[in-house]
This record gives sequence, structure tokens and C-alpha cells, in this order.
Amino acid sequence: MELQLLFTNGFLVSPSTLFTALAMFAGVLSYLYGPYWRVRRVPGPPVFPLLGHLPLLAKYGPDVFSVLAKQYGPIFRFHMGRQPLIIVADAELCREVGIEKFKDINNRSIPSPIAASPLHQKGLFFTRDARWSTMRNTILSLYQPSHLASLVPTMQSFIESATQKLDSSKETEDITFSNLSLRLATDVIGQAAFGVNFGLSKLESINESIDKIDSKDNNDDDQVSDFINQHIYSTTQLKMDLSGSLSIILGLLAPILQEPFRQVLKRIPGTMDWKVERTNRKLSGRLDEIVVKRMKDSERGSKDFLSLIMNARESEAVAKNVFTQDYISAVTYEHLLAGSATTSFTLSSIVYLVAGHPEVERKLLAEVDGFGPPDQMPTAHDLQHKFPYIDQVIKEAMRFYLVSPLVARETSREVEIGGYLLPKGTWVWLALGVLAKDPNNFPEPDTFRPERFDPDCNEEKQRHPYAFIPFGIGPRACIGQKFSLQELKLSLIHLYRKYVFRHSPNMEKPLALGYGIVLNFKNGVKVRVVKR
Ligand code: HEM
Repeated sequence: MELQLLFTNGFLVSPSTLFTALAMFAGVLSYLYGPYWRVRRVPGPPVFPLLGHLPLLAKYGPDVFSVLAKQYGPIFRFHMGRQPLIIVADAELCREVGIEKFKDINNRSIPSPIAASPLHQKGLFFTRDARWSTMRNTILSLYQPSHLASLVPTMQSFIESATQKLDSSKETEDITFSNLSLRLATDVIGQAAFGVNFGLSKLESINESIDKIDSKDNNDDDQVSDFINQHIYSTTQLKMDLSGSLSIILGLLAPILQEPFRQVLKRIPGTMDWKVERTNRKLSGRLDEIVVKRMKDSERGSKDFLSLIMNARESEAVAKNVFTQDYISAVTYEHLLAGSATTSFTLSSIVYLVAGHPEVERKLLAEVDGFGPPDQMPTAHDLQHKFPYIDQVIKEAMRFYLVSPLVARETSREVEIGGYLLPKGTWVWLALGVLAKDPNNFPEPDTFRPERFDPDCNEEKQRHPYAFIPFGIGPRACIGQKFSLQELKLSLIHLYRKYVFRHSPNMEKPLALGYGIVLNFKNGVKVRVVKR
């Protein structure tokens, strides 16, 4: 009898109970620490139980990876809660991951904010393997230069109407330029993706429209602004830190709990999961309606992305199997998502940075004024060849405030990177933001100097070819790069022909950044408009 019972803290416990408890404890430990164990040889800071390195993210914000790269070198571990990320912070290693070893690292890892949002998973960004390559090839064929060139007049007319209000603004009045640019970019991509004029540029304020979504007087008849409200809400809730919904936080700490908890929480009115679920359901419903309607439309034409993709689906057998209705909705929606926040952030940062650098502003204005009469609309060819200084300003602003400082990838088999053998399923993230501030490639990295991108200057000639990759790298790089550059250049030319901008005294210095799926300005970019 004494042999069968053990005395623990005053309680008698049978060996089988003790064994079960120990096995459970070992199970929990191996669940929590298994992912770490597989990549433990890669250097990294000490790990906080459960939280991983999230406290470091809270302490340093988006700069955390630069801080760690200085300490641990070009490849290191960073734990997003339980999940280790292998951060690659070196141009040559990024080339290795993104190009040379692409066939072994061809998919993206799915972070918990996306895992909590089925709507976001069926776009090009997160689809995998053969489905991804079929989707990508079909979509690429829609981005022919001639199609992009044909979008210039549409882009121009949206830019003109979105910025019309600036004419009546007083020089003492604050304009939140980041709101204006988000409305503009969403309208442009809405038209290009869906062939729908959201008319968002005419709304009073984007913040008001976000607030509206939770209020009772949300007018269901106003389909366009309702749709866009859903979009903005859904997008702004995709948080990468501990400020997201409870299920997203659980996904960071113990992913196994994320889905069961999401299923429960989404049924409890008032929780963030409930709101996100309700929004995503409405958004999917609205998208499906648009898609079904367009599918039936035999005279849909070929102006917008949605129609083009449907035409491709009808003419190619492979595309038909891959682009089922749900994937068409997702990929079209993804365009709205990927094309709005990124381009708008970049436009706002350019206006902010130019306002703070009078010499850059002077050269920019000289180039814009030298192009031709104020009403001469540039062609796609003009945009590519006649604005070399604007090219440099855009590049330098994108380097200075990199909208997407991390690019997520995942190994699909065992692969060696930077001397470390990484098992299948390892999350490998490219730290584009660290590269962009590396003094070896960008001397005085915290100085805004567009001339460093002058093709004739030594700095540009000596730089590693993959040191500046704001649109990513290799076969999985951004598909909308040319689209957004065309939009950015047209916007800048139009704006600086008519106005210059000054920082508002009511704006914090330095600008506070928020860390969602892409970078954003926490309190917006506030400027004052001076008519030229
Ligand atoms: C300033 C604007 C933009 C920036 C900085 C940007 C940046 C990026 C980056 C860094 C990636 C990941 C690339 C990689 O893994 O190597 C990406 C992917 C992607 N971007 Fe963009 N983007 C911008 C605008 C756009 C626009 C306008 C669209 C749509 C019209 C778009 C659609 C996409 C899509 C669909 C992917 C996924 C590609 C794939 O996985 O095959 N982006 N973007």
C-alpha cells in the first residue's frame, strides 16, 4: 500500500495520477517550447515565458529589429508569443531567401491576426504552392504596361476631385493629410479593382466613417460608404501586437486556443471578436453580391480588375478551377486592402518629409514646373522618364518610413540559411526595415536625402542591389508596385503644381507610428496648405 501512494504536499496521490499530471505538464511544455527547440541554435535574446519577445516590441516599437540586429547579427530569433520568427536582416541573405532558395521558401506564414480572419486568407498574399502560382500568373497578365497606362486618366480624375477641397482651405487651418490620402487611394483602387466609384473622397472624415460603423444610425441604404466602413474597420483591427482582439492575443500566446476561443467570443455581443466577425461577414456578403452580379453580366467589359479576372477565368481552364467565387472575392478585396493603406501611407510620408526639407521642395517644384503647362496631364511614358527627381524623393521617403518593414515567408522543406539549418515550417521573415536603415548601404541613415538615389552618385553605385526592397523580393514581390508608383507620381505632380505644405504646429514631433499589418501614423499627418 505504501508503495502505491506518494505523499505530496499533504495529499496522497496514486502513481498513475502523478504520471498523468507529469505527462500533461510535459505535453504543455513541449507545445510551448517545441517551436523554440527546433530553431534554438539561431541566436536571440532571452525569451519571456508565453510572451516571447513581445515586451521588447512594446519597449522599442518598430525599431526593435534594428536594435536586435545590432546585438545578434544578420540572422536572429524573435518570438512573437510562442512562435519563433527567424529574422533575416541582411541584403545578401534576403537575396538568398527571396530568390536563390525561393523554391524551398515559397509560401508565407500566416500570423494570428490573419488566422483570425478567414476573409483575408484566400487572397494572393496567403495562398500557397500550386494555387498561388496559378493565381499569380493569371493576375500578372492583367498588369500589362498598356493596361496600367490606360488607367492614367481615371487616376488623374480621382486625384483632382480628392484634392479639390484643398483649394478652399485656409493657411491657418489644419488638414489631416493622411486622411485625405487614404480616401484618395481607396477611391482609386476601388475604381481599378471593382469598377466602383466609392465616392469616399467626398465624405467629411474617414475617422467619422470608422466611428459610424458601431453607431445605431449607420444608414444601411448607403451601400457604398457602408462597404467602405466595413473595409476600414476590418483592416484597422488587424493588429500585430497585444492590442488586437482576445482571440488574436491568444493566437500569439497559444495558437491552439485561438480558433476555439474565436468561435465562442464571436457569439458574445460587444466583444472585439464579435465586431470583427460581424464586419467580415457583412463585407464578404457585399463582395459576393458584387461578384455574382458581375459574373452574370455578359457585357462586363475589361476596365477593372474584377472583370479582367472573370474574363481570364472564362478563357482559361486552369484559372476556372482556381478562381472559384470565394477566391475571386478575396483577391479583389485584397487589392482594395493592399492598394489603399500602403500607397496612402507613402503619399503622406512624402508630403510630410518634403515639408520639412525646403531644398528638396525647391528641386521638386523645379522639376514639376519644368514639365509643361499646368493642365498638361503626364502620360505613363512621361511618368516613367521625365521625373527623375520625383523618383528619388519617392524612394528616399519609402526608405525613411518603410510601410511594410517585415515580409513573411515560411520554409516548405528543411533549408540552410546563413549557416543555420532550418526545419520545414520555420517562419522566416525578411526585415526590410532594418536593411533600409543600414549605415553600410545608407550612410547617415536617419537623414532624409533623396540624392542618395541619384543613379550617378557613388552611394547608389556602391550599394548592394537588394539593400532597398520596399516592395519585397523575387517571385513573391509586390504585384501592385507599378500601379502604386504610377498613382504616387501622378498625385505628387498634381499636388505640387498647385500647393506646397507646411507642418502644423499641432502635430507631435517626431511623428508617432502605429504597428498594424502595415505601418501607419498614429495621430495622422497634419499640414497647412499654401496655394502656389
Ligand atoms: C506603396 C505601396 C506598396 C507597398 C510598399 C507594397 C509592399 C508590398 C510588400 C513588401 C509585399 C510582400 C512582398 C514579398 O513577399 O516579397 C507586397 C505584396 C503584395 N502586394 Fe503590395 N505594396 C504596395 C502597393 C500594392 C498595391 C497598390 C497592390 C494592388 C494593386 C498590392 C498588392 C500586393 C499583393 C497582391 C501582394 C502579394 C503578392 C504575392 O504574394 O504573390 N500592393 N506588397
